[in-house]
Amino acid sequence: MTLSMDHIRSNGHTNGHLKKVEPPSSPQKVDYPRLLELGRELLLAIGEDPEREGLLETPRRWADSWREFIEYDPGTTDTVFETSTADQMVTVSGMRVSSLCEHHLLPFWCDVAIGYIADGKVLGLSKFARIAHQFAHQLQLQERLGQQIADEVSRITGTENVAVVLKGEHLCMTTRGIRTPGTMTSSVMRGVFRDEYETRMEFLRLIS
Ligand SMILES: Nc1nc2c(ncn2[C@@H]2O[C@H](COP(=O)(O)OP(=O)(O)OP(=O)(O)O)[C@@H](O)[C@H]2O)c(=O)[nH]1
Ligand SMILES: [Zn+2]
Repeated sequence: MTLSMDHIRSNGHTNGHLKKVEPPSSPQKVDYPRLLELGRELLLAIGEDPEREGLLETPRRWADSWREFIEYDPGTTDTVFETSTADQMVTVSGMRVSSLCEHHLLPFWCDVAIGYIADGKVLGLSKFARIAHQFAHQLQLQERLGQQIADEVSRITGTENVAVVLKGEHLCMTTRGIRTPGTMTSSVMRGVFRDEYETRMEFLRLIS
């Protein structure tokens, strides 16, 4: 799948109107017995002996870690408070989330910054991190993660004025393949964050 920045920036709003975004579906369930078998198969496939002492519990631990990742429950993410505030920019930054890249099934982590301008509803502070973790707990692309976080903040707060910046480090780039540490920065700018240079700059200053 090819994602251009134009595609990312245009998603979630059409002609200035908020596009209806469906709430995310509940977390997937893993097939735990199958994961246990696969864990053992994996050890065999790489030439290991699943009966050696150090590996006896490894298929179970491996299955557990997949279950923990896939069946992650973010808790309540949508507590909002009614307010007359319509002119404050709120930013929450430095939220580190871990995810798995969908190409290599290797971890990546991102520092997530979210900004929005409330229009009648403010979102509970802790909910930004809950939302970020919620979408990180699936096989991901960094760009899609940012897009889904923006969609969800927008859906819950009812405003299209949402911005999300992610700075990620991907183990599939740093520990294998090209083996080059580096930071990937991706951004989703919606509404006034996209349309107004000053607002975008203010957001970027506040999160830097
Ligand atoms: N844009 C984007 N690319 C990613 C992300 N995670 C991993 N990738 C990249 O996905 C690409 C997959 O490329 P392929 O050529 O199919 O796979 P590969 O042969 O393992 O590629 P190399 O990593 O270059 O060795 C690589 O360039 C990865 O760095 C992500 O979140 N966003
Ligand atoms: Zn990868």
